[in-house]
Amino acid sequence: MSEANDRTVLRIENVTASYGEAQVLQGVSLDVGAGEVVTLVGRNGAGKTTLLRCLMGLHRPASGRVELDGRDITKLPPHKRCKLGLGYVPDDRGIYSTLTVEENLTLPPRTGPDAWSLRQVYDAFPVLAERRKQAGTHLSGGEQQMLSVARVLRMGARLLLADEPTEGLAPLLVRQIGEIIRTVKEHGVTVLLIEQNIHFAATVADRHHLIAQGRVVESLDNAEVARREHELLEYLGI
Ligand SMILES: Nc1ncnc2c1ncn2[C@@H]1O[C@H](COP(=O)(O)OP(=O)(O)OP(=O)(O)O)[C@@H](O)[C@H]1O
Repeated sequence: MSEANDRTVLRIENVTASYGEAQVLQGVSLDVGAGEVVTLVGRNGAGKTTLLRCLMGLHRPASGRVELDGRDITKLPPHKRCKLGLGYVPDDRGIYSTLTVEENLTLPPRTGPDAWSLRQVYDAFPVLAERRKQAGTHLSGGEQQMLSVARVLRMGARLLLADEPTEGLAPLLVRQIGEIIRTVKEHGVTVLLIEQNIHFAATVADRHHLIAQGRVVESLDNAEVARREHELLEYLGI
């Protein structure tokens, strides 16, 4: 059970996963509570993306169990997970370059009872309203990330799985991502994100799981991250 929250939304129990002969997840277990922002931190190749892909149904675990609101979703295909409120923001953001912002937002079907209206999206992210007629690729990196997040909220996500949204972004844009995550949290959405920038992670998240060689090796709160920042940065090779 999550210590920080009395309602567990996502429960991951002993998940293992392989690519061919290579086992990359060695039995990951963790919980995420309703409305929490939780990060997965770890070196390149630790298995973070594979874990998110297992949660979204894009990679099948070899063993273990994934529960959403107490329901076993381990074997459900991705579209059924979408319907139950999972939303995946991949590291390439998945924006359609030839479509406008509004077309990017409205192309995917709205799947769940929590799907946001366009009005809600534009109220939460006014920049997207201003840019709604522009092609997705004319947006800055931070705005593209915003569009990618907004699109899954419009589809009905209430648990966002985000693969390193700050990767490759300049400090100003990283701050914008922080605003996006805070906005999402204020709307009651739960977030599990991969984040290498431990300093940034401590400003947006409630808890952090350090992943190494396919396992959760430590779980930290913000105070502990602040206290051990230098050691963690060195460990992550940043
Ligand atoms: N499609 C694939 N086929 C074979 N091996 C893969 C595949 N995808 C990832 N791997 C390997 O699995 C391991 C875990 O990769 P994963 O992408 O999950 O790690 P990560 O922690 O997200 O790191 P990164 O930030 O570099 O993506 C790595 O050794 C990687 O090379």
